[in-house]
Amino acid sequence: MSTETIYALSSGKGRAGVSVIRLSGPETRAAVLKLTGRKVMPVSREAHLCWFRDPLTNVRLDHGLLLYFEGPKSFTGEDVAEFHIHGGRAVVGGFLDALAKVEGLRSALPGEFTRRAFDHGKMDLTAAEGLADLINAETEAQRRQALRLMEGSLATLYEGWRAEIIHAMAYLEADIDFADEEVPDDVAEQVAPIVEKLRAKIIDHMGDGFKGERIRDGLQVVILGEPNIGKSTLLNFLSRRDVAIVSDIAGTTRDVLEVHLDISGFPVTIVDTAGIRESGDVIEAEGIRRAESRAEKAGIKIIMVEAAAWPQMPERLSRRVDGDSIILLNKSDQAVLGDQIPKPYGLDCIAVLPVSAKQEEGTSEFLQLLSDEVEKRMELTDTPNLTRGRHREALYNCLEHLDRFRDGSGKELVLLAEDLRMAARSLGAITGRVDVEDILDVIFSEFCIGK
Ligand SMILES: Nc1nc2c(ncn2[C@@H]2O[C@H](COP(=O)(O)OP(=O)(O)OP(=O)(O)O)[C@@H](O)[C@H]2O)c(=O)[nH]1
Ligand SMILES: [K+]
Ligand SMILES: [Mg+2]
Repeated sequence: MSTETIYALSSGKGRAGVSVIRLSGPETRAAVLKLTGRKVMPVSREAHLCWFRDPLTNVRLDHGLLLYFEGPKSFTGEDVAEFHIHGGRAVVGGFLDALAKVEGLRSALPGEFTRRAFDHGKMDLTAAEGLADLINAETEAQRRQALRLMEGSLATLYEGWRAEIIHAMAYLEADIDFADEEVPDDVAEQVAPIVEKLRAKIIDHMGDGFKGERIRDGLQVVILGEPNIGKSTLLNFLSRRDVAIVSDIAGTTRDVLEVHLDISGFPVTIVDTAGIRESGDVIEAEGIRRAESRAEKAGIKIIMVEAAAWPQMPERLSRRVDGDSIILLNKSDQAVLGDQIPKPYGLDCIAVLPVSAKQEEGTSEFLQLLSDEVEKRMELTDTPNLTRGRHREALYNCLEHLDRFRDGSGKELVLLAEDLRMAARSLGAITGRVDVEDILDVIFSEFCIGK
């Protein structure tokens, strides 16, 4: 149990109708009595309208709502109080100053309330991560994924797998303890199918195409093309803003430009890049290098080429075309295209579409296609997605130990049991079931103060 009592503004900074200041820890009761001038604590989990006063000067701070949650039935598991006060800067500032004067209270660190909730078993680590994601969620898909994580969808999955390993371990350990003679091959035979099934499940789960991470971080859609083909014009069209400089000078864009968009509820980052060509200019060449490196990480590539030149395109672009590429034949207003757009032999791509980014022709078909493709890559399925590199790493570790178990037939039982124990530990690290002290600071520093 923490001995320190912490407080923080839990609602957003700045002027607001209502602001919420939160308090958690053993001194909560004393602080509530001091600030309200009450003799007895209010009933837990009931709203009370009252005056708040500075405990030293007795000057009135505000008239507002007090909510007291007696531990352990609270967010942190400790005694918690929430002060719902008027969200004026002077009110909030005065209130925080007053709390600072109460002995035994200090302001909270980022994520400290949630960390206490974790420490007191109120949530596992994946739920805490889900909560952080929920606070950062900007699109519907992010919100839905975060809520699922917060509800424990991943924790349930991983805890289930951990239980399976522990079950398998029990077989081995029973043999270690009670067998008259060692029969490692027999036991391994009994346990091997369990481990094998689990391995398959983990591999399948990890082969999700990074969907969860994509929903969290946004799908990268990179616009590539020769100089002056209209990449920045397209970026401005997509973002409905004048984000990038457009000019008829080839080599206008040199840096990588990013715009975050919500496409049908999914988070997407549209990336405009320098036009790709051989260039003797050092700065431009660096821009091109960055463009090509961004293309490697793209979830979807929009490759823009000259409609009038189609089906010819520069080799440096055609070799980047793959199943995640949409080829846009831009400046179609300046080209005569037949009804059938020829697709060069052997070119595997999502589609070839004629558009005019400047005249906004063909753009609604393009938007529809883009939104369909985004959805395909990010829609939520029934199985929960892993959302962080941290989860992936732990799952790799788990697999490694399961592999070691698998390759270890003939090994002593105790060693086999140890492989399984380590595999279970790796899963336990994801939910925080096993000691993970070293990673906690990293996880909780993702939060804002007051959460
Ligand atoms: N006719 C016509 N002109 C276009 C179209 N799209 C863009 N342009 C023009 O083409 C020129 C280059 O456009 P940009 O958007 O700057 O091209 P870019 O690909 O970003 O160029 P760099 O950044 O230099 O690589 C500008 O004069 C645009 O107005 C189009 O669909 N049709
Ligand atoms: K240009
Ligand atoms: Mg440009």
